Amino acid sequence: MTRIGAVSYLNTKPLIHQMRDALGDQDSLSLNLPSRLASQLAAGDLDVALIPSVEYFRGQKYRIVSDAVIACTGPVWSVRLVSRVPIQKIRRLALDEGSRTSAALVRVLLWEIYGLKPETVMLPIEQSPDAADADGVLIIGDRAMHPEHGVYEEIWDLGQRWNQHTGLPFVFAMWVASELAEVDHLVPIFESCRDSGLAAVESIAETHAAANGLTNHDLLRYFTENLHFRLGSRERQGLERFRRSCDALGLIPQPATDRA
Ligand SMILES: C=C(O[C@@H]1C=C(C(=O)O)C=C[C@H]1O)C(=O)O
Repeated sequence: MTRIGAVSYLNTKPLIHQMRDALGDQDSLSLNLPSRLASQLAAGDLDVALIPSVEYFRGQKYRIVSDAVIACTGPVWSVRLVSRVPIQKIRRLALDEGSRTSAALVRVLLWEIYGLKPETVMLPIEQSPDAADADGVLIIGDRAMHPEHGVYEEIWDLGQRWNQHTGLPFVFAMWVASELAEVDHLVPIFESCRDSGLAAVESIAETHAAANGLTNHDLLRYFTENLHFRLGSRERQGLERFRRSCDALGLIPQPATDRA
């Protein structure tokens, strides 16, 4: 039995299009927040998962098993820093509980652009960003795709900021398997689901837009213009640049201790 975990946000719908039908009886697919998928893979509770890229850097004998990824080459829309003060004055930063990669990315950008290392606190998944006791709040996923209710001085789209800062794409998440997992049979499935998902983005957008308070047009634009689902050489360069920045700031998670 192979246990597969994928991100529960809209951004993943084109990657897991008709995946349950493509899987054999021995494989299971569960959906969760990116941060929880990372913990489950590290703990051995999943065999392969779409995990935050910063978690891949922990070097736990992980391997990337597909070129199907969640990336962007400019504005991503769903990863935003909202700030009640001018961003260079942020002293206290709340980080979305669902995130690992963007939580590192926002710290990298604040450091490399403004020399800032704010104190950080967690924004629980059930707490509204407006209620956070912080100057700035990182929000990701579906809840970051709606206009803010609070009064904010400045808002950053982190995909756009990364691209302006480095000239490179940014890779948020990829299919990563743990060392001993037998996942060869899944490799063509990850690719073919992504390819058929991209061929069907219009109907995927129609299926999910209204239930998420979005127009078909906006969700289609998110899938086709904001997000980018293929790991190529530029994306690998972006990953490597991100790894170096995270390393310099001590943001790479430690390998999980070996279990008996
Ligand atoms: C673009 C996004 O990419 C994601 C962001 C992640 C993170 O910050 O750890 C992980 C997986 C992706 O879902 C998003 O969630 O909006």
